[in-house]
Amino acid sequence: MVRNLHRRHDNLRRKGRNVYIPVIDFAGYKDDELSVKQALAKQIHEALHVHGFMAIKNIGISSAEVARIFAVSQAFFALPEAQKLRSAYLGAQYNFGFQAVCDENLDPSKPGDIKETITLRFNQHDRANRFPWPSAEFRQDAQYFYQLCLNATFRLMRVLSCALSLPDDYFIKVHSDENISLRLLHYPAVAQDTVMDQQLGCGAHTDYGLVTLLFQDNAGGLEIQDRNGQWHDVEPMADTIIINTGDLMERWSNGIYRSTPHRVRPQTQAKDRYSIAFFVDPASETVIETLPSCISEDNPNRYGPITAGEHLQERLAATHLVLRT
Ligand SMILES: O=C(O)CCC(=O)C(=O)O
Ligand SMILES: [Fe+2]
Repeated sequence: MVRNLHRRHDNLRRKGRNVYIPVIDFAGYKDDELSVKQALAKQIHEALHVHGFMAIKNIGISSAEVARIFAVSQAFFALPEAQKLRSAYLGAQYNFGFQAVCDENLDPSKPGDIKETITLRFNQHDRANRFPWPSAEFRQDAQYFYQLCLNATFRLMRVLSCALSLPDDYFIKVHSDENISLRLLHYPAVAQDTVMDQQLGCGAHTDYGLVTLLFQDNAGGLEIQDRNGQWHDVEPMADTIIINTGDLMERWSNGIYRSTPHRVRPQTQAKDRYSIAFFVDPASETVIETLPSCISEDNPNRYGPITAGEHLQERLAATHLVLRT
């Protein structure tokens, strides 16, 4: 397995691709195959410790399904601004809706991000018909993809439980649909001379929850920061999902898994960029306490308990400049 990975790495390097993060293949995964889960757990543990990022293959979402949601995303962002604003962002409390270019600062110390997004959720507020969906068809397509992401996430959670010596369903139990969100992103092409000093497509930030699944098209621009402060490209790779650790996973794991800063360059090469993020955030009342398997003499407990709700609200409120309530 390790030799195959290295060979793959070499092949990709020869083609000039910068495969900075490990590629991990879920092809043999089954919920009740302990030996496969253990082998995956080893690779994931290493990847999340060293990089906080990895690229996953064959976790149960086909390239046709990914292509379909990208087509839905492109069609939505191509609509006139006034029509997109009928689904305008509802504020951090609901965390649903459309945000125009520069509405969000993922790095609050920098100018607004050159991206537009629509954040989608399927929790109790949605069921009460509070959310201004662009259309019933859009909602159906989004919900289908959301469910695929959730199924993939549950597989990953079982492997994470294995890596951290926890009961198989430990993470599954604390993730209801309350705070999980699907987000479509569009980074429009811009002329270099319109980009403000230090302005990015998406400012440097860490994600907030357990993990994020990220699907990117082939435009490029995503960068991650290593422990020495150096930035590295994460170039697009067909048929893989990028998965990264969020802040709450870093706390749970006592810093063993890194919540790694990442950012996206502005699209100054005359090509738009589309990406899709699936944020896996625990239910609000979940108390995040350092896991006993992550505390040792060398790594004493670094974090006090916090509820997921407190952390998520604080981070969301800090980064969403314009709340169109
Ligand atoms: O679009 C991307 O590639 C990254 C987006 C991201 O990091 C985020 O929305 O949290
Ligand atoms: Fe992010």
